[in-house]
Amino acid sequence: MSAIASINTIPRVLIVDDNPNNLGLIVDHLEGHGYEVLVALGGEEALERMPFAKPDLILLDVMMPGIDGFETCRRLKADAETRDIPVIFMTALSDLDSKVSAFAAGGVDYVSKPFQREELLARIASHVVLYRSQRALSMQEARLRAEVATRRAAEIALRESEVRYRRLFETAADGIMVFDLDSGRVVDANLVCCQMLEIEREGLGAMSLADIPLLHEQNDGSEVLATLCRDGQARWEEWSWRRPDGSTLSVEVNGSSYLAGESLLGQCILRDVTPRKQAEAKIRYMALHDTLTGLPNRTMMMDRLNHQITEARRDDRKVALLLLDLDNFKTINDSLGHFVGDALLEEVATRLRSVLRENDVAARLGGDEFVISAGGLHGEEEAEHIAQRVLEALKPAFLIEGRSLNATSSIGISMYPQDGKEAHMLLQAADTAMYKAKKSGRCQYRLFSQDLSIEADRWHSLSNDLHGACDRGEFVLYYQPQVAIGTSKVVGTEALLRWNHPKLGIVEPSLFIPLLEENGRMIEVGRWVLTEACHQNAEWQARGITGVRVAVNISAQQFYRGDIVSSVRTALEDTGLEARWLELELTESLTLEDSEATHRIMGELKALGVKLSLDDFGTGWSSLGYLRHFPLDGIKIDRSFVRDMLEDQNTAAIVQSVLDLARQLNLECIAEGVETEEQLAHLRDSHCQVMQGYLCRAAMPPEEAAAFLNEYFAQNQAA
Ligand SMILES: Nc1nc2c(ncn2[C@@H]2O[C@@H]3COP(=O)(O)O[C@H]4[C@@H](O)[C@H](n5cnc6c(=O)[nH]c(N)nc65)O[C@@H]4COP(=O)(O)O[C@H]3[C@H]2O)c(=O)[nH]1
Repeated sequence: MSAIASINTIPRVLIVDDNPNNLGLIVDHLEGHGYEVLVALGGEEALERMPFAKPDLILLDVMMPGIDGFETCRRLKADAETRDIPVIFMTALSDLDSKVSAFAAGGVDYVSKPFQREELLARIASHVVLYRSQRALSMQEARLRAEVATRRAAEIALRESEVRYRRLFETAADGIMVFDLDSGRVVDANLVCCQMLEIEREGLGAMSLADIPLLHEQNDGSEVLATLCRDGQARWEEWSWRRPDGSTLSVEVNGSSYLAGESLLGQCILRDVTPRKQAEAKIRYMALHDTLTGLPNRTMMMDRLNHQITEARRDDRKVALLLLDLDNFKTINDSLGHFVGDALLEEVATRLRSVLRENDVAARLGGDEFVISAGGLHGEEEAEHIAQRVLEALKPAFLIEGRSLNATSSIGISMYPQDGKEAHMLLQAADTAMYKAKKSGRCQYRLFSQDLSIEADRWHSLSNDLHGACDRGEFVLYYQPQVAIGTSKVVGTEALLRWNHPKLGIVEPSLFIPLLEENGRMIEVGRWVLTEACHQNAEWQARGITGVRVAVNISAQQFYRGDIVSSVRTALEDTGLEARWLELELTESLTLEDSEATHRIMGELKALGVKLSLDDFGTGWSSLGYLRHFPLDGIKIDRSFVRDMLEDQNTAAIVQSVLDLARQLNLECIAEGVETEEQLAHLRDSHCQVMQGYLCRAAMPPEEAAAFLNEYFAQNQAA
């Protein structure tokens, strides 16, 4: 009965019989013996009730309307749910065939009506017990099978997850290490971690944190690691150490802990952040340095300067700020290209570094502007001394791409505290002093003074007034005659630019041409000069003043950046002047660069039919020899040579050799700035062909020049 009890405390019997009168006695009898009895009045009803009835035994009448007992039993046996429920047939039939049919239909037993109650009870009890114990067994077996299957599935899942997590652990880009937090024993570490910490994987099991040398380098790294894990917060710590190849490894360390059985384990993740650190360092470097020269940039320089000022204030010392600008850089950059320009700037930076004292700072502000700040000084003399050293360092020619280039510098100096208490004031004062140095000629330095500041203010207001001066028609051309020394004939005029300032009157070109060049407007004004000079000459020719060419100055900016060839062509076309009456005076510094660009442009200008001459000859550093390379028609000896040639024998010798060479090369020689009869006589004796200077006339406004030429022509015609 224990098996029965374990399934269902009260055994349940379903009686299927179409005659309820037969049932009353059996039901009472069974119920009296502890059975729960259900009744169905036919096969169909019995089958319908099966899913809910769930009997432990069925007493089945054979002869019933509808489907009989045999068929009902067959159907019960055909269904997996009811197949095992024992069926005892009850019938009045007592023939052998019926009994055989009953067993064939799946019955377990057979009782004949009228029943022997005790027999019926005994049969029912034995089958119910058998059925119940079988059911209990199969249920237990099913449970066991399910348990085994669940365990097996759990094992498989565990194995799969182990494989998955091991793979994650092994292939993680970060280093992962697990260790016992109490003993420090290393439990596991992936390959990346071993490589980072430079430990062998094989010996891991016997290792503790204290055995890892690299952790000691981190200021008791094993302790830090343990604390990090114990803290339990995912906190990142930054470490860096030197690798055997000398490079630096930067690592972020994160720790956490967890209980595994009895052990408290620490788990740390080591992330290699070297590339990020390097990128950050690079960004920081780039933010503070000039990428071309590697010198500090403006931001860093201002920072250092502020620092030097603070120290000087504390120690009662001075700070000097030297602002440098290369005298010839724009021309070199324009004519030889940016590649050469950049290489020159790099070389200049190297030379500047070589003259610095330990605490001086050299920086590049941009373009060809450099700055040096020197702290801890006692007086201006020390600043001047640095300036002299810089000028000396930059003096020797630079050898770049097989070319020898000169790039001297002009330096403006300002001093803390007298010229400014703050960095930006010092920079402004040095800038003003540098302008002065530039105006005084190449390779100079100037200290700032208040007078300079006033001059600089004037300079700036002039610069403002220049805006739109061309459009307002404030420019005029003056003309200075050029006279053949042998015949006294006027062979040309030089067009010289003047600015008719509304308040200041006529302003000399030395005051405003540098300003025009600085803001790139010389190109536009130069075009106007070309057209105006051609127009004037064409008009004079129309008035009978013939055979007199006009010379126009061309600046480096116009030559290289202003599309000079098309400007000249347009000026000639617009004014109708024949090209042979136009001469272009190119400054020596411009042609100094024996570049492909210079040759090409000169060739194209020559092809137009204009004359080319070299202005200010002798003021550059070039050798006379390079004259041969260019398609020139003439050279102009600079007025400084003419001025000194009678007093200084060396100058006289230079003038003589220039004249000799010009003759050999079939170049016309014009002497500029001739002021005295003695100078003229000397030039005549030296076979100079043409003179220009106050001795004949200074540059004149157009009407005066026209009157001069008219008078000259009238006299000449009369002669
Ligand atoms: N001491 C002295 N000086 C004399 C004598 N005879 C002439 N001069 C001056 O010498 C300068 C000659 O012009 P430059 O060498 O081409 O030098 C010119 C030229 O480089 C530049 N310049 C003038 N006009 C133009 C122009 O239209 N375009 C460009 N790009 N530059 C110009 O400005 C410079 C200065 O021009 P200016 O002031 O007109 O100065 C002129 C002229 O007035 C003399 O006997 N003694």
